[in-house]
Parts: sequence; C-alpha cells; structure tokens
Amino acid sequence: QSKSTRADVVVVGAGYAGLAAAWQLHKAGLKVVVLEARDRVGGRVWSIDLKGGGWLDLGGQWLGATQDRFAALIQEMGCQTYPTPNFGDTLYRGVTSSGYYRVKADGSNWESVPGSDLIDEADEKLSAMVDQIDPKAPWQHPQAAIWDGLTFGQWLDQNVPDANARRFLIASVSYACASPQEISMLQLLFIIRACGGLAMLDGFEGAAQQDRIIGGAQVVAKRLAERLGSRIQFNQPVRKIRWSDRGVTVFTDQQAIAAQSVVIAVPPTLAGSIEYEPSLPTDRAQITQRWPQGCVIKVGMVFEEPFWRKDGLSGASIDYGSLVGETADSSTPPEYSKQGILTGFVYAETARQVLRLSASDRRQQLLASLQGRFGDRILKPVFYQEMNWAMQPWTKGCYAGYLAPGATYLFKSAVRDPIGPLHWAGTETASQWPTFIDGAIRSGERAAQAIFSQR
Ligand SMILES: Cc1cc2nc3c(=O)[nH]c(=O)nc-3n(C[C@H](O)[C@H](O)[C@H](O)COP(=O)(O)OP(=O)(O)OC[C@H]3O[C@@H](n4cnc5c(N)ncnc54)[C@H](O)[C@@H]3O)c2cc1C
Repeated sequence: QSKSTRADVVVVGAGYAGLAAAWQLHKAGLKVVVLEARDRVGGRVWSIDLKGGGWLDLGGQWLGATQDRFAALIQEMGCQTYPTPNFGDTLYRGVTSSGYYRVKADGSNWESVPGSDLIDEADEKLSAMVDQIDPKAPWQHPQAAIWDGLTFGQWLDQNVPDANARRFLIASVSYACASPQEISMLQLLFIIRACGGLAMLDGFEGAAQQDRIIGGAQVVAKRLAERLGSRIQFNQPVRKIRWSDRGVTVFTDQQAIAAQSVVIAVPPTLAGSIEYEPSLPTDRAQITQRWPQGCVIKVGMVFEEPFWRKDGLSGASIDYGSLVGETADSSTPPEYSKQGILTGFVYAETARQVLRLSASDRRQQLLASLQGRFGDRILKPVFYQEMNWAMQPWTKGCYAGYLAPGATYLFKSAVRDPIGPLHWAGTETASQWPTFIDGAIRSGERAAQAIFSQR
C-alpha cells in the first residue's frame, strides 16, 4: 500500500445501500470514506442515455408505493418521478387454453383468462403462508425448519395440480430470479411478506412498479455522489479487512484506511470473498456461501414509437411458455423522447439456457418469442440491449442474492447482525423491500443508526 489514512467510518460499495449509509454518517458530522470497486456509483442501478433522446435503465428502474425511503431520497436530491406508462391491456397466456388474453389495467376482467381461477387458488394458498411470516425474523415461524427445507418447486408440485398453472406461477413469482428448485419456500415467503404481499409486488399503480425516475434511476445516486464529493473513491476494490474491538483497517490494492467502523454494502457473495483478519465467526463466514445471486437478463428494446399502444396494449405481458417471460413499457415521457421502449425479462433457468447461445442467435430467439404478443414490428428494434448482471464481476447476478434452502432457518439473524465494528448492509439484508432499491437504502440507514448507537 502506498497510502495510509484515517476515517471514522469506511463504507465498502457505492450502490444505494453504501451511499445511503455514507450520507447519513456524513450528515451527522462523521468522517466517511466510500471505497467503490467500479468507476461509477449506483451498483445494480445503471442508466444510459439513448440516441434520439431518453434513457434506458439497465438495472433497477421502478419506484414503488410504500417505498418511502427511496421516495424521500429522490425528493432530498431534487429529482423527479413520473408514473410508469400503463396505457392499455396487459397480455396473459391462458392457463387452461393456449393463446393470449387481454386484461384491463385495473384487472377488472382478469377472470376472462382461462384458468385464472387456478392461479387465484394458488395465490390464496401462498398468501395465507406469507401472512404468517415475520419479515424481521422469518426463522421464528413454527414451521420454519420445514418450510426452509421445502423448495418452491416442491411446494408447487404438492399444491398446484395443473402443470400450466405451475408454469404461470414460476413466471409470475419470479422476484428472486431463482429457479423453483433452488429457492426455499421460507425465503420466497419472506421476500413476498417483506415487500407487502403478492399484489404489492405485481402491479403498477399502488404497487412496486408505480413510478420511474426522470433521467433514470441512477440519477439519484449521481446527485448523492456529487454531494459526497471526494469522500467516494473509485476503482478501489476492498480486498481485506483487519478488525478488532478497537476498530478496523480496510485494505485496497493502493491503500489502507483505519477507522472505527466499516459498513460492508456489497452483494453477500462478494462480502464473502473479502479476506477478514481474524476470520469472521462461523455463522457469518458460512452464510455468505449459501447466498447466491439470482439470474435474469434484462432486455431493452427501443422502437421509433410505442407502437403497441395503438393496438390498445400496455406493453405489459406474462407468458410462462416463452423465453421472455415478462415485459413492460419503459418509455420515457414524450417530452424527453417519442421513442417506445419495451423491457423484457428472461429468468433463471431460461436465462442460463439462452446465455449458452451466440449473441445473435439469442437476440433472434428472444425477439421471436415476443412476436405472438406484439406482432412483426417487435422483430426490428432501432436499438437492442441485453444486460446480464451475472457476468458483472462486482455484482455476479440479479436482482439480488437469495438464501439457499435451509440457510434462513439455520443462520437466522447472522443475515444482518453486526460483528464488533463490522456492519452489514445491502438490499439482501433489509427486512422491508429486500431485493429493491428501497431495501438497499433502508439497510444503509440501519447500519448508520447502529454505528451512531455504538458511539
Ligand atoms: C435487471 C435489474 C432490475 C431491477 N429492477 C428493480 C426495480 O425496478 N426497482 C427496484 O427497486 N430494484 C430493482 N432491482 C434491484 C436493485 O437494483 C437492487 O436491489 C439495488 O440496487 C441494490 O443496491 P445495493 O446497494 O444493495 O447493492 P449494489 O447496487 O450491488 O451495490 C454494491 C456496490 O458495491 C460495489 N462492490 C462490490 N464489491 C466490492 C468490493 N470488494 N470493494 C468495493 N466495492 C465493491 C459494487 O461495484 C457496487 O457498486 C433490479 C436489479 C436489476 C439488476
């Protein structure tokens, strides 16, 4: 190391969790240094400007109802939001018959989708379990050991007799970007509960996908970074943390920074690959080995105009039988660009399958899988962008990490308990809106509060 400095708190990672922690600590007058591996802030939130105006969010993009901490930060940074465009019918593949069915934006004719009753029945069963979970301590549920040993796939096999209904649920309950074989019921129930239930997760108005941010979701992080100024250092991956009751020394390739505390605000698997001296206690050393990142390809497709609206379609769709399982209209307001932007999501096992193809074959197959829903015009976007976060070394997969079967029950509060001067943040550690930007902010603010109360 060529440099050695001192701070009150070092924050590892300048995603929303790290930035939120740093901002609270800085406002309280503490000397903060943020060390970020990348050359930008925002982590899993990354907005790019488009030729022809407007922007594309390659990672997180929506602000939801009840996501109060994200909303407060947007306001504090002087940023603006706009309602997510949702100007027509949503398309669903029928469950008990093939073909696509239109559902109005208010959901009032959902019953017209053949087999919707099977989905409602399964949702009711799922919600009855969700309601029993304490989002702060899901491991305390009397059935926790059993539910954490049961995968979502097994639960579907035992509770949803119709094969298409099972596939529909796999496509629609895709929040963890995990295949049904790899996520436990307890972990899935926890995510749903901590985000306010199935209806809150699935909708636009009044739900998780309610609003967008003018300029893209990274704008808020960039404004915050401007205020933190040189306290954020880029291209500084943290390799090692030496810790004791008296404080920490945080090492990058170029420097060592001594501080009273550190907030580690990176995806759990990456937190696990930092070297700790002495080693972390067993629970914490092991939990990060059971906390893989999900897998999703986010596909951005830009057209001269949002042509689907002329057909009375919102651009939103769910098709459990297609490579692109879900779509949504991500267009910007017309004063920024008249272009139409459609976002597609390819989840988990399907994502891994198509990622084995060449880029051109994959593009061709993904677009073709949307033809039945949006017609031939979908085949010719003016701009096409796939984002596979699994191959981003400082993320390794998205939307977030989820605990493997057994781990929620066995490791309990090791998910977020501080260890001496070490504080864990990141959306995965949140007990409200985990996997979302809002959860990331809440986790950073919780870590800052814990540091205040230790002082
Ligand atoms: C495709 C996609 C769509 C999504 N959609 C939405 C959405 O619409 N709404 C929503 O709310 N959420 C959404 N999310 C989730 C949301 O983006 C994340 O929950 C949130 O951004 C996570 O923030 P974080 O600070 O916890 O982690 P991150 O954003 O991952 O930040 C961690 C930071 O730490 C850095 N880092 C990692 N290792 C080190 C190291 N060793 N040293 C230094 N720095 C390090 C990384 O570079 C990164 O900047 C989406 C995510 C993706 C990928």
